[in-house]
Amino acid sequence: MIELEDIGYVRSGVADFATAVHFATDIVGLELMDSGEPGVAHLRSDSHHHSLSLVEGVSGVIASGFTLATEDALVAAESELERRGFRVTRGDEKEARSRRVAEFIGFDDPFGNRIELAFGRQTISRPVRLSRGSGITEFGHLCLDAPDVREAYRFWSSTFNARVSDWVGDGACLMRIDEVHHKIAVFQADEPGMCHMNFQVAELDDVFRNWHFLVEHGVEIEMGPGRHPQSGAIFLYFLGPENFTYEYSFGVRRITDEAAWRPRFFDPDEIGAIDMWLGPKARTVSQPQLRLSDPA
Ligand SMILES: O=C/C=C/C(C(=O)O)=C(/O)C(=O)O
Ligand SMILES: [Fe+2]
Repeated sequence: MIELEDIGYVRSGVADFATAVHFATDIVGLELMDSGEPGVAHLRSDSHHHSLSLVEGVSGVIASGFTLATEDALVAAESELERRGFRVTRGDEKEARSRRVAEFIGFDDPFGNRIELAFGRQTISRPVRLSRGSGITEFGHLCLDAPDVREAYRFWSSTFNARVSDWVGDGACLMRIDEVHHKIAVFQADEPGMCHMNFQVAELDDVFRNWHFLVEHGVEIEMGPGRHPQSGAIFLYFLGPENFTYEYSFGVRRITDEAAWRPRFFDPDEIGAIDMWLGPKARTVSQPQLRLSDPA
């Protein structure tokens, strides 16, 4: 069993670099760090150097990064994954530098999502300078796509310390690796990919201020503002360039009594199953409501 310490970063390829960076900064509000690498933009949201890297090139997610607590844990994880039949590669110095980690390994999960495990992630002491007042406080969770969500749960819970917090039918599994209700989610989709990347905001008002700001700037709102009955968080999903879905949310549940928590099963056909406020998509029946963007 590999002990994930935390979520670390998302690395995503973008064909139109300038547009994607403009959106991540001036619209989402992330801070642009000086990467020192042409064609790579590091976006900061919290005490770490960055949570999102945009890399000029082929459009689409490159990897989802998680941190391990020690170098020994990384070495052990490498052997453990190889023992389980995964082809593991070790990042070289330049690649580790670009991720602002000391060392990392990478492998494809059983569904084709590239996962990276790192240790020695860089912390920045000075406060974050958000590009606009979006109220972002931290990288909250990442959501991956997989064709079989139960199978994905078996993978995450048997390979890592991920525990299910709640299910939404066979369409979504929300998993925790610490007290936060979920830091990893898997949504059902035909292909692997990044369903969305979540940023927590400081207060409820930020969700609504951001909503008005996004609408004013012509950004496509995919769902929300609404409230998820699972984590209790008030959410807003919106679409960035190149089909990258961002989520702001506030008020995620913390599971402090680990022994007492029992995962709940929500029926996606039931009204309000993913939005207690019954916003537009919450009123459509059946699982497609879990698909945030319409298939191309
Ligand atoms: O489909 C349900 C989604 C639930 C939540 C939540 O409870 O906060 C998410 O954030 C999500 O994974 O988008
Ligand atoms: Fe989410």
